Formats: sequence, structure tokens, C-alpha cells
Amino acid sequence: FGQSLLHTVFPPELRFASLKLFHRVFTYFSSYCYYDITEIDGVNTNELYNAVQLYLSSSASISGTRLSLTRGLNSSSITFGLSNNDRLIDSFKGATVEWEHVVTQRHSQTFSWRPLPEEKRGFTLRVRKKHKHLVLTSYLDFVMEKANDLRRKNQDRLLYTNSRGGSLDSRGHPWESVPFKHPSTFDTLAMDPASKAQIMADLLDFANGEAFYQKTGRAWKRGYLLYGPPGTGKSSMIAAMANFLGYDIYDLELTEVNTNSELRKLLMKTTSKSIIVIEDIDCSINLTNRNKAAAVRKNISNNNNNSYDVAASGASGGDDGPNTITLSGLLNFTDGLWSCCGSERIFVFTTNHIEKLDPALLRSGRMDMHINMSYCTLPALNILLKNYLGYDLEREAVEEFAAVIEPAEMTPADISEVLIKNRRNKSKAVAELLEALKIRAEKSGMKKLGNKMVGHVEEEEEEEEEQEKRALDEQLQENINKFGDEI
Ligand SMILES: Nc1ncnc2c1ncn2[C@@H]1O[C@H](COP(=O)(O)OP(=O)(O)OP(=O)(O)O)[C@@H](O)[C@H]1O
Ligand SMILES: [Mg+2]
Repeated sequence: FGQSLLHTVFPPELRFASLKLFHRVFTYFSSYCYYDITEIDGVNTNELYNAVQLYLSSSASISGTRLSLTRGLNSSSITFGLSNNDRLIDSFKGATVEWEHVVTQRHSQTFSWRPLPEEKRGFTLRVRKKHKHLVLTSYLDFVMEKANDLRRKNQDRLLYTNSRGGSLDSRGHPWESVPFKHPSTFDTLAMDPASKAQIMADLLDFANGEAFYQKTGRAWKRGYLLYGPPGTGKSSMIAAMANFLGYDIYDLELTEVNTNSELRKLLMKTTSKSIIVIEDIDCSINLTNRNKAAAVRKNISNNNNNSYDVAASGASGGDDGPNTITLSGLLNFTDGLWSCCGSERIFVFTTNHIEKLDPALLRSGRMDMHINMSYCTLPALNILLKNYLGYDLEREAVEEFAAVIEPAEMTPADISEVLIKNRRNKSKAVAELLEALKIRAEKSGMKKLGNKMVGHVEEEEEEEEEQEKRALDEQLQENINKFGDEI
């Protein structure tokens, strides 16, 4: 009506100007202002659009009567979205806002480096003018933050590997990823409850510690060294950490990395909120003592050769050649300037032989926490029994188990094997486990006794040898005394 009125009242040359004026007057008197958030901003995808879509899908906002449902690849949950041209009311700190999903047909395909979708999508946010400041300063940030949280919750975590060696994929990424669906959590992890609680608190402190790290001038990263015999839950602990914090895992295969610079490139391509894992670090590379490497480097630099790699690989005594990854490269990877090229990252190293590691890796501050994954203890056994059988030990049984569990030196993996085998029959499972523990305790007791006896026998043999030697010496001395005079 307004338009036809405009056409009849105003001559064509004044039409545009009058429309503009009309619009201005309308905006001036209207108590609302409007923000358009389009799906594509120029040629780039608008992150805010995706964030709003995800935010509106959160259950709190589901009051719309018509919703579109989607489930992404590898995602474990369904996302709700506003249908085309539908509206939704949301409130934030006392302000009420209205979202409208606007979908229109794209009329003519304009020139673009990549084909644009046929539909033009966007959200229009309608806000009262008096709330404009609040929306621009905090509401949109809140939406972005909430969307990031939701994304993390909805998507399964990814497990990255560098098993392709140094080759890159079509997008120039050195990492390959698969959905990470390990079910291990801190609830299912059998270990001493006190140290478990300590680790969980440490992880939470880390994840919520952005301000602290900023204030103290430290890089926002943390290192854990997990050590202990095979089958004590080191890998399960890493999975539990990832599930607890909602982080992705980068499983770094050091044997596939050829040089220190390749290692650095891999690090640069990791995202924040991730755990970078090097399993069995003692077996991965020949980690030479840095002092030795430094000494060799000095010699070589005296001969006008400055290659650090050559120096360190020379120190390893091997014929690894110049292109090898060195301990110093690895330390730079975790500690140096490059380790800060992202944020919120956790480094986890695992080993079965902590005594084989170079002291440089163990010094304080390098790995923030050393976690000993030991043989199964009574509290850990309780967790396993509860998880596998839904069974609580009775008081008499507790005493019986307590007597054998420590000397038996059985790993949680050994114990879970026995429990899985008999999981249909609880009492049989417990009886068999007790029997197995007794046998192992006896065996390891005998082994220890044997070692002790071997020690004794060796001592006795040494004593005998010593005596024989002394007798021979005396005989010799006697002979010298006897024949010396004659000679
Ligand atoms: N502490 C534990 N709590 C619960 N389950 C465990 C624990 N330790 C081991 N297991 C069970 O034993 C299996 C092997 O454990 P895991 O791979 O975590 O051991 P690991 O310490 O990483 O061994 P390795 O040193 O050989 O890599 C897992 O599948 C898990 O079910
Ligand atoms: Mg393991």
C-alpha cells in the first residue's frame, strides 16, 4: 500500500529519496534495531552464523514449533535448528531478543571463486534499542562461547595420528584423524582414589586456568609422565583424560618423524584443547644424554660444523645419519618457544621403564606431574569388581584379598581378564580371582626368596674364591720364603 501510494504521490525522480527518508523516519521512531547475520560473508563462511545456529539448537531454546533436525557425520547427537523463516524468542540478562531465520532465493549467480549455495540464508536479530549495548558487548560473545561448548559436547573427539610419515594430505595436513570413541573414564579407571582425585583436580585447574597462566606469564600447557609396568592402565588413563576434558588426542609416532623440523611442523598443525601423546618414549627413539650430545657438538663446532642434529645423532653412537630426531628436538617440542604456538595443550609421555629415561626429561618443570601406574591395590581391585561384576567385597573377603593383593603383583589388566572370563557367575569370578592372586603371591614370594638365595649362594661362592685366593697367596709367600734363601 505504501509503495503504491509512493508511486502515485511522488514523481519517479523523487521516489528513491522519499523512500530513504521514509525509512529513516521509521527507524527513528521504531524502538527496535535489527542485525543481519548472513551465512556467507563475502566469500568466507561466517562463523557467527554457524554459532547462532548451534546456539539456538540448545535444548533451552527449543520452544519453536517447527524445527529442522540434523545429525552430522561422527556426531553422537541430533542438532535442532530453526526452520526457514521461523522465529524464536530468547532472553539474556533481562533483555528479550528475537531471532528469525531468513532464507531467500539467490537471484543471479554472481561471479565467485567457489560456487555459492542457491539459497541465501541468514539470521536477523531483533533487539530493543535500549538493549543494543548489552547485545553487542556480551550477548553475541555468550552465544559464541555456548556454541563452542555445544560443539565439543556433540562431536565425538578425534584421534589424530602421523602414521603417514612426513607426507601431507590434500589440504596440507600431516595428521590423519578418526573418531575417538574410547569408553574409558575416570570412573572405570582402577587406581588409588586419592591420586585419581588429585589428577582430576589438576586437570580441571589446568582447563580453567587461562587467567592464571596469563597472569604468571607461563605457556598454557601441562605435561604428564605416566610410568609403570605393561597393563596398568597408562593408555586407559589418557583416554579418560580426553573424555574428561573433551579434548582431541594427537598420538605422535616418533619413529615416523625424521627430523626435528618435521616434529616442529607436526606441532604447529595441532589444535588447542588437545592432548599430545608419545607412548613408550623409551623405545621410540634413542634419547641420548644431552650433555653427551653437547660435548660432541662442541667437538664438531670446533671443526667448523654447526649442525646440531649431526652432533646429537653422533652422540647416540648410531649410524642414524644427519636426519634424525634428537632428545634436544623433543625437549624443544615440549618446552621451547614453538610449544606455545597454540594454547591449552597437554603433553603425555608414557614409559614402562622410567629408569631408562634421560634426566633432562625428568627434571622438575619439564613434565609437571609424574604418575606411577602401579600393580593393582585393594582400592583399585574394589573399583574393578564394582565395574565388572557390580560386586562389593564383604568384610571377611576384604581381609583375604588384602593379604595377597600386594605381594601378587598382578596388573589391573590381568585381573580384568579373570573377571571378564567369569562375569556371568559372580561368586565363581571372585573365588577364581582369589585363587589366582594366591598363586601369584606364592610365586612372586618364591621368586623373591630364590633371588635372595641366589644372592646368598653368590656371596658364599665369592667367599670361597676369596679363601682359595688367600690360601694360594699364603702358599706362594711360603714358597718364596723357603726357596728364596736357597736361591
Ligand atoms: N587401571 C586400570 N583400570 C581399568 N582397566 C585397566 C586398568 N589398567 C588396565 N586396564 C585394562 O587392561 C587393558 C590394558 O590397559 P592399558 O592399555 O591401559 O595398559 P598400558 O599401561 O597402557 O599398557 P602398555 O604399557 O602395555 O601400553 C585395558 O583394556 C583395560 O581394560
Ligand atoms: Mg599403553
